[in-house]
Amino acid sequence: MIEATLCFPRRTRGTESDPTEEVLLIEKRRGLGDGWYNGPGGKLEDGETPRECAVRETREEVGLEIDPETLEKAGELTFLLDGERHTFCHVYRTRSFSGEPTTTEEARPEWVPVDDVPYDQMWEDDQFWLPGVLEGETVVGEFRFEGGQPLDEAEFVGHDLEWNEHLETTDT
Ligand SMILES: Nc1[nH]c(=O)nc2c1ncn2[C@H]1C[C@H](O)[C@@H](COP(=O)(O)OP(=O)(O)OP(=O)(O)O)O1
Repeated sequence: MIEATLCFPRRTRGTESDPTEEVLLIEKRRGLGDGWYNGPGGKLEDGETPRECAVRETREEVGLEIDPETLEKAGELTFLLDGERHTFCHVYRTRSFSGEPTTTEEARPEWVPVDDVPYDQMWEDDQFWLPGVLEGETVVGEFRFEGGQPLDEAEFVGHDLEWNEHLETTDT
């Protein structure tokens, strides 16, 4: 089973009387979910904690620097492929980062209003869990895919969600 992370940097733009909440998404340029929007993130490397992975992947993919302690754990997602655990994904959000997002070989970053997230150009499961995560909730989810590898060509067939439950792992 693959252990992976997703990280959603957040910021507020606009004026005090008319603020716009934004999230930094990437258009992924290679690997799983190539061509789709997602948060920065990727697979854990040996010896790395999920939090360290989220920081490293965000730096590698879009050049933003994040202090690991400012990352807020927002979810734990299990993606099943044909009944087997394929990926366990730790989801984080933060409002604390430095640098300007930059396009790399892996990703093209884009600040997007949270009311305008392009769910039709994302993993099909995202529409079920990401809105709540962007509203500050915590999610534990299981998502079922069928049809064999790779996961991003399999069919999304069902899901179960629990909101604001205690998260399973110690890396919170
Ligand atoms: N169903 C799904 N919904 C979702 O929103 N994100 C998913 C997902 N299944 C996998 N992901 C994310 C989790 C993780 O951030 C990423 C894993 O993609 P990759 O295997 O391409 O990993 P990497 O970006 O580490 O790739 P490399 O650096 O090329 O090894 O995809």
